[in-house]
Amino acid sequence: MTATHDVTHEVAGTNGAGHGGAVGPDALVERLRSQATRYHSEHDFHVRMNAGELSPAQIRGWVANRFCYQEAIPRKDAAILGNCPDREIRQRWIRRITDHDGTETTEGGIEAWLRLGEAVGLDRAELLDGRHIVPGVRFSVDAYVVYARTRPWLEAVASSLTELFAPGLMAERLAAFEKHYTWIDRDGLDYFRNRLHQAPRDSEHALEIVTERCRTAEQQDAAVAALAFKNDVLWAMMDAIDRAYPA
Ligand SMILES: O=C(O)c1cc(C(=O)O)c2c(n1)C(=O)C(=O)c1cc(C(=O)O)[nH]c1-2
Repeated sequence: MTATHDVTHEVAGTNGAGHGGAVGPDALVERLRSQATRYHSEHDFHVRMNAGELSPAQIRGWVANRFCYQEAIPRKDAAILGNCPDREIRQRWIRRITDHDGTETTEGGIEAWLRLGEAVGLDRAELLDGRHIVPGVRFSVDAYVVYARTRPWLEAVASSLTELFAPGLMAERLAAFEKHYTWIDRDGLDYFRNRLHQAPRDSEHALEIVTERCRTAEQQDAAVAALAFKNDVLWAMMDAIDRAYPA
């Protein structure tokens, strides 16, 4: 397992150079899925996390910094809604916001992440005031929100497709936490349990939109590039966290 990002491969695969013309939906899905090799599950920090090798301080650093991402996701999705002229798509996409923010009667992902924080020994105020957020995480997360605001909405939808790769990592992480980090209360892991069914539902919808609407070679290349951009956002976050919390 390597922590080195294969930039050469990424550029050749994302700018569409030499790729040829448009492909059918199945081949497009294949092209998108092939980016799994660049997903942050391959980052050394995640590899060590799932092998049970991280210290409590490293786990806490990761949880505190990832909160920055969790807080930004609904704002990112609101930006997509704001740019998307299609009512049917908005009807389904809006669910992502309440999944994270919650409603008057349901707890959302942000609340669940705050409980994860408490379970690892971080009080809510510590997460909410952002005191642990390192610059690389702040700027990476910001780049994702700005991307969704400023790029065509279809590209922003495609950038969410890292969630195609998330359930495998989430299942592995849940098992690893239960096995190796027994100092963490299991109830604190609800966030990951919820994502196990939310992420496949969300990525299925996003994939449906992208395969239906990205028909030309240019649109397909743009979708692949959007997913590569998002992989870079996640990777840059992990690099920043890894550096801030050494073994
Ligand atoms: O813990 C992870 O590895 C992970 C990865 C990702 C992802 O792949 O972007 C998301 C999440 N978690 C997550 O919890 C989440 O709500 C989420 C939303 C999105 C998105 O781009 O819309 N990605 C992710």
